[in-house]
Amino acid sequence: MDSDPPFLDTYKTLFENCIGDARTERPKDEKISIVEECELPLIDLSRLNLGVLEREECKREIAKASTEWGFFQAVNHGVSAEILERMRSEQVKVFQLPFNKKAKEKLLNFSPDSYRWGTPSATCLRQFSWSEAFHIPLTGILGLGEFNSLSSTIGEFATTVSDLAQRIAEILAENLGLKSTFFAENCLAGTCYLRMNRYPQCPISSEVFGLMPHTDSDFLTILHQDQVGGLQLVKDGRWITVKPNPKALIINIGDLFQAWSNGVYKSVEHRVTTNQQVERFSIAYFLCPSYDTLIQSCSEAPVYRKFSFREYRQQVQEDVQTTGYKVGLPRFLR
Ligand SMILES: C=C1C[C@]23C[C@@]1(O)CC[C@H]2[C@@]12CC[C@H](O)[C@@](C)(C(=O)O1)[C@H]2[C@@H]3C(=O)O
Ligand SMILES: O=C(O)CCC(=O)C(=O)O
Ligand SMILES: [Fe+2]
Repeated sequence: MDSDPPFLDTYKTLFENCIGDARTERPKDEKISIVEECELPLIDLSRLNLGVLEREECKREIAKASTEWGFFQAVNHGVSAEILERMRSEQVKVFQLPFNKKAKEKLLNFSPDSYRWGTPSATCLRQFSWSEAFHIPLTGILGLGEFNSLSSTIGEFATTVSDLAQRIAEILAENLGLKSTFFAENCLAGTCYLRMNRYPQCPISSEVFGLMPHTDSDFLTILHQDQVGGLQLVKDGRWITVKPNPKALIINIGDLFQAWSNGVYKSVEHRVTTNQQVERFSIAYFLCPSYDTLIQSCSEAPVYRKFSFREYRQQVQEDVQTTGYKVGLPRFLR
């Protein structure tokens, strides 16, 4: 029997044609099995509630990690272990539903295309992601109230994580001497979204990605992963593996912050590997503005031209559809 979702049947030709084929295999330097494990900068956010010296030191660390790594892990982040665990168990329950239910039925009032699996646009293995996901625009969820345990848990989770995202974004803006109310004004709860990811065991090859290399198209992302591991990111031109920390949330800079900060904060490429033995779960909160929001570099000599978030998303989607790859910010260089 094929797995759920049915990757092997649906993407049969892609796997047959690409695996072991020297012409389409990833170059040797991109082999995903030989990557060093690393601790991300670890930042204790409880210091934001202490005296001025501790608070300023913590803010400096956030700005430094966002500039040098584009990624950090935060502990004492204010999102309780209880809500993280409850969210995870709701997420596991949803993914356990039979494939037909996930693909055909409108769960809650997630929009019909909120369930995604595999990569329909992939023409070769490196464009493929062996994972399933629910993309959940928060507009649809936050008005539902106590609709059921999934929607109320998502609502509670999104509300606390959104507070954290706003605080981090404000700190990063202040560090650049910019207006920190920008995020409260433009990234309302309803324009942000959640992505619940499941990476099933992959029986075919460790060369298959769980999630293909990408940068996030938002201001910043807050990620809650489990203990399986598999997240990798580029640091100083090399791929490194992130060591999971059960107490930490991972925070990374997205393309919009890189553009807005005129390249000071880095939107770094990351990917997820597959695992033959165990499935992996993660959930990501994306801090996004409304589609009309203009993203303008904060400099007299802007690296990127001004663009709206709508224009950015459309361009990313168009590139993925036509070439299989996201081009992202380089399209908007001046
Ligand atoms: C096939 C793709 C969809 C995606 C861009 C990509 O080329 C690779 C990863 C995908 C992802 C994952 C994180 C975000 O949800 C997203 C918006 C992003 O920036 O990269 C999506 C992209 C998408 O759904 O368009
Ligand atoms: O699952 C992960 O660790 C990363 C997920 C991710 O990068 C994303 O959803 O954009
Ligand atoms: Fe991502």
